[in-house]
Amino acid sequence: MLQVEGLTKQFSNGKGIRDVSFTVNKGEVFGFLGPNGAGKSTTIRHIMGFMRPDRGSVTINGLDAWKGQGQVQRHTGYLPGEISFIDGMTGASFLQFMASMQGVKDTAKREMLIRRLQFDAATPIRKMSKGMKQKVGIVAAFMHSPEVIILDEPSSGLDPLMQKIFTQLVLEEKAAGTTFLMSSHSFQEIERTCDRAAIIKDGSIVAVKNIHELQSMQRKLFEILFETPEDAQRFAASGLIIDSIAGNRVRIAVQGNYNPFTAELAKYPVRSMDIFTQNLEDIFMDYYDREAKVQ
Ligand SMILES: Nc1ncnc2c1ncn2[C@@H]1O[C@H](COP(=O)(O)OP(=O)(O)OP(=O)(O)O)[C@@H](O)[C@H]1O
Repeated sequence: MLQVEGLTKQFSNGKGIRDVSFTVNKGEVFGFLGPNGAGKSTTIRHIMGFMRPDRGSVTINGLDAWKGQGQVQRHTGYLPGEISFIDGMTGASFLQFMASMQGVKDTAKREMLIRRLQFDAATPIRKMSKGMKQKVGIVAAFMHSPEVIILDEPSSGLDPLMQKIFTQLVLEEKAAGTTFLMSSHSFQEIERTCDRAAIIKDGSIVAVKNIHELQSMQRKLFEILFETPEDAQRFAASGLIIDSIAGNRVRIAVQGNYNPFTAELAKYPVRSMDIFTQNLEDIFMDYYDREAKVQ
């Protein structure tokens, strides 16, 4: 549905993106993660056909994003990182203006979105908080039921309840077959909505990961309190890979196959046990820290 191939753009200051490639399948929610200044917005602006690449291309539904600009934009919902509104408009008049550009007459979906996001659309935009403006932008991106929705940091400025409602909206649209690309700094948001995510750093993609696979690969850390330090010592000497041992307390990390661990543990009386799950944030932070290289 969305294909980014070898996308390269160098700004006059030497910054930009290099050889960015990924594909987003129909009905998929694809996350785009990376530190500040990594190149997320630059990639998204190319996808929307606002910028001409030095090299490479973006195709949406077979149409070249740059050459087919107008057409692509009509069939795509877009929430920019920073929305610029026309002076003097209310939320409602801005949305009406956007709807006429989108050629949509039916207002039912727009009204449903305003109701779900709980804001007063009659408020003048200049009097709106950051979060309210963000809601107006989300309604504009979703209300014409486009096939593809591109969101640049959609939940920035939204409070936790609104983030939750926004996540539900994304999942409902996904179930209806909409394709999403969304940049985010929120791991939780990525984890709740995305199928795959790309991590970009210093203008290059360093990894594309399947979120469902990552979730099944998550490491669990068990902290076991044995009855005696001798039992702890014996358990630690059994050949399992032990994280740490102190007195009668042993920490062990287990990933994938739990059987050797449970079989060994069954030999000892256990006083108590705590389990910690490595979360996706820990996994992704690893990529943020690493030197840029393709995984
Ligand atoms: N028009 C421009 N001219 C010159 N440099 C630019 C331009 N647009 C972006 N850059 C630079 O390109 C790099 C990538 O910026 P971009 O906005 O794409 O990052 P980002 O990943 O979206 O960051 P953030 O998470 O902070 O929003 C940055 O170093 C930025 O300063």
